[in-house]
Amino acid sequence: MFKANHHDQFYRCLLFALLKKCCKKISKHEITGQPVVHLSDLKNLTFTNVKATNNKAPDNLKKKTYEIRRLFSLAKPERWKLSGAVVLLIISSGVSMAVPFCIGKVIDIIYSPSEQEKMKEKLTTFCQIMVGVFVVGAVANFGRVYLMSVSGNRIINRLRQTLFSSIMPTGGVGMMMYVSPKLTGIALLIVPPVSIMARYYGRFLRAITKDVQDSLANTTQIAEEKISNIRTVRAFGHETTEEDRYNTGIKHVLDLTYKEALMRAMFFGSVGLAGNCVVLSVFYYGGTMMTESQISVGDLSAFLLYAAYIGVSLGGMTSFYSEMMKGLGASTRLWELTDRTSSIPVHGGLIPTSPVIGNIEFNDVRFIYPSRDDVVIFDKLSLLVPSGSITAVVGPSGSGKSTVGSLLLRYYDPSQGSVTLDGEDIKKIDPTWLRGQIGTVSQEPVLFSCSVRDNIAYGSQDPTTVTDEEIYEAAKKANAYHFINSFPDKFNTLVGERGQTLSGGQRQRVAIARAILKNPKILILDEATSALDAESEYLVHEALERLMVGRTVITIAHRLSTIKSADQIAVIDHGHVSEIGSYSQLMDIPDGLFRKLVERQTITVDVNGS
Ligand SMILES: Nc1ncnc2c1ncn2[C@@H]1O[C@H](COP(=O)(O)OP(=O)(O)OP(=O)(O)O)[C@@H](O)[C@H]1O
Repeated sequence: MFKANHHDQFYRCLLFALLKKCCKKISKHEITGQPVVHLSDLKNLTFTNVKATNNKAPDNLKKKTYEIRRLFSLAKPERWKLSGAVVLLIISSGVSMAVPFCIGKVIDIIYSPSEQEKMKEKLTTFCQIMVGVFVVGAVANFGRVYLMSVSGNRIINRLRQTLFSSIMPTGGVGMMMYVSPKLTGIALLIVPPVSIMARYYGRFLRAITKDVQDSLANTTQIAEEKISNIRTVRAFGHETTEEDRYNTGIKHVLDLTYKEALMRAMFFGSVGLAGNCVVLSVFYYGGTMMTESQISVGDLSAFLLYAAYIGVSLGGMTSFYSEMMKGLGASTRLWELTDRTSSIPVHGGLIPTSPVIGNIEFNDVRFIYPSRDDVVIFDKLSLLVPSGSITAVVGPSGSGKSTVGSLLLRYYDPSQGSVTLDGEDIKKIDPTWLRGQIGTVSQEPVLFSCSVRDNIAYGSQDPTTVTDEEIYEAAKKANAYHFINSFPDKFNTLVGERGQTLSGGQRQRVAIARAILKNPKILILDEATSALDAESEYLVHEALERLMVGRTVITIAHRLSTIKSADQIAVIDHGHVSEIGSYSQLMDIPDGLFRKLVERQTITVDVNGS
């Protein structure tokens, strides 16, 4: 009697320990499942002239399978290590699967009515065999863990968990069937309700993860934009409004995560409840079967241990499933963005071997911005910019002056017609090479948050090879040398974000020094002096005069008085060049647009200047 009680107690403790371990494992999985991808930065990118690649996912039906395959394809480089690990995993899982069976057998041997001496002998032989089996299992386990660890990426890690979690239930159910098909039938009652719940929960999780990513991206965008333009926000006194907008965004994200937490709790709670009901049913029917001698105490013990094993694995699987759904939700958005490729490649195409002459021609160009396809910017725009000349592009605001520069730099391609450089369509030319031949100085030049020296050196193909002498030379030509040297840190002065610690005129001259160092054959000056005071304008103008020598220049001008010396002036209106000629030629056209623009500007200057 004492012996029987002792064994019962041992068995109960063992079972309890196993179930406790199973519960711990499940909750550990639950708390670690956080979204892995943060898309806020990507969302902030604007894509111009982009199109989806051929790498398209098939429509709806196959889309999910496609995405799962794609997620797993990330593990492809590790496939050999992974295959080895799977083989070892099968061996070690097989050994693990044998454990409950052996415990069942040991219990049956202990409970068998044979003599004490015979039982001892049987137990010894059995345990000797099992030690051998366990050693094999331990070696396989060692190899598996090692191979999985050296593969070390997150997907592999998850894959390992899935494999482990799916081999155990499959083997476990097989063994349960072997021990008692009837009890197995009862245990498997859990499968249909859990599958249905998992299906809906998975769908919900996927959708909400995508929403969370999108909301986070929007909120980050608000924060980034407003913080980097804090002066404007201050000037308009909108600090509180912006703070409220950000808080609303963050609250929305929080609400979504609460919603997710609620669904997660409901799902895991329901699965847990279903699992417990099944365990209770198995206990009840198992006990009844035992009293009717349909099953031995050892077999019932083994059966319950298998059920506990499966519980642990299913816990891992559910957690993996929810992580995978979250991963799919996040990656769908990520892939949407990464699958987009620019129709204008970064590299590729002709690299002319002969030196650039600098003849530019716009031939019957038709252009519409991809993001605003109902507005035709250019229609049959033709313009010849001869090598070494200065061409001023003028026209009413919004007529497309800056767009001329964008087309030449190939930020966009015309929908019809062509832009040629020395007779070659720029579509055929390597874009990086092409941009290497063009220097730009704009009204609001962008400087980077580094030293003045580094900003100037940025003009060179390889900034690391630029010498101090070259930097000083460029700064002198750009009328920047003196003001830079007046700073305590001279050329090492940090210019702050977007060069905000420099004045407009200083920024402009640093940008000119950068363009001088680039030494391009073609120059685009986009309203380069329009925002400056008279003193700065004079210095910048002088620097630009030096910069323009020997280059083909397209200057986009606001102040028409500054372009008197241009070789030709092209007036853009209603999508094409409406007038072209020298300053005096255009002023001689009685009802000409240029003349009207000049007169209007003169009156404005007079009124403002008086
Ligand atoms: N990235 C863009 N996407 C959509 N539309 C754009 C884009 N850039 C400019 N536009 C539109 O194209 C038209 C021409 O713009 P562009 O900047 O070339 O004119 P502009 O003559 O230089 O104007 P301004 O003299 O006022 O600087 C404008 O109506 C403008 O709103």
